[in-house]
Amino acid sequence: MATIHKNLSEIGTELPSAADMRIGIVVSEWNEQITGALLEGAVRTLKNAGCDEQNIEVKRVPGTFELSLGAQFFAEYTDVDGVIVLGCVIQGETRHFDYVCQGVTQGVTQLMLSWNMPVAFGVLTTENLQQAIDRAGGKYGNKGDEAAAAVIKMIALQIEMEPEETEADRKKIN
Ligand SMILES: Nc1c(NC[C@H](O)[C@H](O)[C@H](O)CO)[nH]c(=O)[nH]c1=O
Ligand SMILES: CC(=O)[C@@H](O)COP(=O)(O)O
Repeated sequence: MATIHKNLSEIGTELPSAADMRIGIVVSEWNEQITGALLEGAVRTLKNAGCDEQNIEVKRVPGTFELSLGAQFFAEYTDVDGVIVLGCVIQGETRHFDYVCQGVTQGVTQLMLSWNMPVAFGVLTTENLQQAIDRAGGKYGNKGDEAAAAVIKMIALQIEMEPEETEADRKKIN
């Protein structure tokens, strides 16, 4: 269903508690007017779900194309439970838009599957600035809210489904 028929900020179901979750957020500096609004929405949703501000770590990258590597830095170098990537790609005169969108989509998908870690895709890919404004806190809600809700739900699902640590596993770690 197209976004124009729904509101991105209407999460629908009640979210699981994020009280014990550690979340990394990677934000693109390109179109900062938009990505800043997406960040506000994502942090608001995380906090409303009980996530402590000290468990939310925000890092910025030059553009949407770098979001995948920024998310991988979180996976490799930190102990976050999940990551939210936030970007805004707006169609220009050339096909660069296509390649940026393809790159981040493939990169984020490959990352979350290879690291077995929830990564929420909070990337707007629009024809013009107005469409981005409408989806970053405008008439269609905020994609940052949607992305935060998705990462919370996926972390909760992973906790529900992952096998209990065995004593042997614990001994291995220690
Ligand atoms: N045109 C947009 C870009 N372009 C920059 C790329 O994301 C990347 O940083 C550059 O190609 C260097 O590797 N980025 C956006 O986030 N949004 C755009 O509209
Ligand atoms: C998505 C982009 O990289 C794009 O905004 C750049 O604009 P252009 O295609 O006109 O160079």
